[in-house]
Amino acid sequence: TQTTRPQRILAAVQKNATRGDPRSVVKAIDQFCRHKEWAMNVGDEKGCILDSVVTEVNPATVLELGTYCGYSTVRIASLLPSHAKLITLEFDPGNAAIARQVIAWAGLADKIQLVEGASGDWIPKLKEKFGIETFDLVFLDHWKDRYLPDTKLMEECGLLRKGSILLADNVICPGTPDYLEYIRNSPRYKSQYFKSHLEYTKAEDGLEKSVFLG
Ligand SMILES: O=C(NCCCOCn1ccc2cnccc21)c1cc(-c2ccc(F)cc2)cc(O)c1O
Ligand SMILES: [Mg+2]
Repeated sequence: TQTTRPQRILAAVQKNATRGDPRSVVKAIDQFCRHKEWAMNVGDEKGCILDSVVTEVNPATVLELGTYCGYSTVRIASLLPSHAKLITLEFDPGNAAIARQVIAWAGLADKIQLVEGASGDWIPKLKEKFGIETFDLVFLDHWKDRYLPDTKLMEECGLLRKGSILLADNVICPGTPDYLEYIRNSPRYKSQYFKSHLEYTKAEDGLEKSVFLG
């Protein structure tokens, strides 16, 4: 019977990466997706921009919307300080099951809480469920038409504080026009566009980094 692309990505990690070595997990996925099968990981080029933002923010609390196979989850978690916590939301149970194994292979399970379900349902519950006050960093990488409503929902739920950073993938391709329009024109955010390329391709894409001003 046919395997899924996430299952093939996990197999590539288990074959080519060293257990407990997050960088080798990231490298194995990038090699597979560049040379064997494209997949919608943030990838190595945008991944370097992600790394620099994570290092600069040095967050104690991170929310990732859109786990997929756990590539960016592992990339972020490998850079976090020892007591930091990353909560990652994944809608698709099949993807979540693969991501759990990728995260385990990287040896980062103790830093990461993977939650299965829809952002609209979970965002209002994160405070009570995980004892979170606010997020220092949010990485948006889920359904592109959910970036704006979920940003507004995070504001309403008091999950953002003065200085919280939102980092959004794919603001050009596939594109998040309503989110960009809102975040770039809102007096409550200061935004910066990092031009890059769609993972493993020459097409333009980029990350939008926005600071919540309170
Ligand atoms: O679609 C993309 N990502 C989203 C996945 C579903 O996310 C669903 N999902 C995950 C948590 C979660 C929580 N609540 C609701 C939905 C929730 C996505 C797509 C492309 C892409 C670019 C060009 C193409 F020709 C084809 C695809 C690239 C990317 O980097 C992406 O991130
Ligand atoms: Mg993406």
